[in-house]
Amino acid sequence: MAGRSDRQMGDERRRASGYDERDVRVRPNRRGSRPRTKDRPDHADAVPARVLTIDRGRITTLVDEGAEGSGGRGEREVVAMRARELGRAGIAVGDRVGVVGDTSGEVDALARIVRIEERSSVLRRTADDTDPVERVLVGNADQLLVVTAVADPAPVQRMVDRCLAAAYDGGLQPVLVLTKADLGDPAEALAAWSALDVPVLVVRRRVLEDGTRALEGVDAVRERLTGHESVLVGPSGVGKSTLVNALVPGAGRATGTVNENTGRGRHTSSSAVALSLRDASGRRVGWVVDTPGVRSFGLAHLTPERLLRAFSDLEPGTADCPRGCTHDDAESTGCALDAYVASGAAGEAGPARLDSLRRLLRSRSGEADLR
Ligand SMILES: Nc1nc2c(ncn2[C@@H]2O[C@H](COP(=O)(O)OP(=O)(O)OP(=O)(O)O)[C@@H](O)[C@H]2O)c(=O)[nH]1
Ligand SMILES: [Zn+2]
Repeated sequence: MAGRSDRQMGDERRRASGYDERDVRVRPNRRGSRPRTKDRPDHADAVPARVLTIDRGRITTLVDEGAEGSGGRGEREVVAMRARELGRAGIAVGDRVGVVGDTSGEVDALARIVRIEERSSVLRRTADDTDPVERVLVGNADQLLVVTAVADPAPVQRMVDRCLAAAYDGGLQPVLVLTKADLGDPAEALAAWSALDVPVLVVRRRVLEDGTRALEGVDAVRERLTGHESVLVGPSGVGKSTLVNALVPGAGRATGTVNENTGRGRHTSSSAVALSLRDASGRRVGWVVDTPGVRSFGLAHLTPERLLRAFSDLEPGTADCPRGCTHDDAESTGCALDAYVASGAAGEAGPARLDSLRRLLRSRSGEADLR
């Protein structure tokens, strides 16, 4: 059978490549001691891979990450389809998966994803509440960079808050990136979030004497991304692609004005894409997931308790709340946070913090804020 021989060929290549964590368990490079293929379930054969991008059914993965070599050995991109045995489980960019079949990475080679490893974090995208399938935008990221511009377009507070909520919900560290700081006062644009305990990075364009343009602040962004798997989100036109291209030379993210009606000029893929962040010597030092076309996040799973973890200054005030308090507002729920803040217990920033918490709580039911 074609599938079987593909798999055996994949095994050959994999053994030849020498390195595979999974092989270590099954005894590496000892052909004779391996159980025969027909006695093994598919997934015992599976090679670990990382999902880089998804284009309809075609899933591009990275196999043998970090391994050196060429021609079916070493790190390579392998296109795969989802295997039927995955059922309805969703595959997301950043997922660690197990692939079987032709993992050579050659043109026209096709592998199958038979397993999705448990995710360390989940950034959810909008889901219809009646849709039982979990919609995951990115798996396993540990940082969410929320990109917003000082001006052109002006910051949309609701959108930023919603992104922050998605980060807290998914277990990602949020970071605010303020772009186009050459167009206005960053402090003014940041006032709405000054009470939030969120790191802020500022990027601005400078026109040098010889007329060339340089993006200032990229080094600080790169530093923040080093050692992490980060996701960049932001509305259209804030300069996210410009930033990604500066961070990842050769990424070729389409920049410029986009016609909102035709979508012309927009990068064709509607999927997130995982890009390698490299240091000066070309060594991979992190992952950047760019997310074109993400308009909103599904925050239905975000509980008040979970969100409150990001508001440690307010949390003690909930001790006097009625049982099951949703903290939405004082009048309808009898929430104790208003009195707590009014007493000064949460400090000068208290009122702004409470306002922000309430906005985040309410944003759970909002939608399509990332325009
Ligand atoms: N003044 C100024 N303009 C910038 C800066 N960064 C990007 N731009 C410009 O802003 C416009 C939008 O930049 P993009 O990088 O395409 O923005 P984007 O967020 O990727 O938007 P989409 O491509 O629509 O998703 C372009 O014309 C850029 O040249 C900046 O720091 N300052
Ligand atoms: Zn309350």
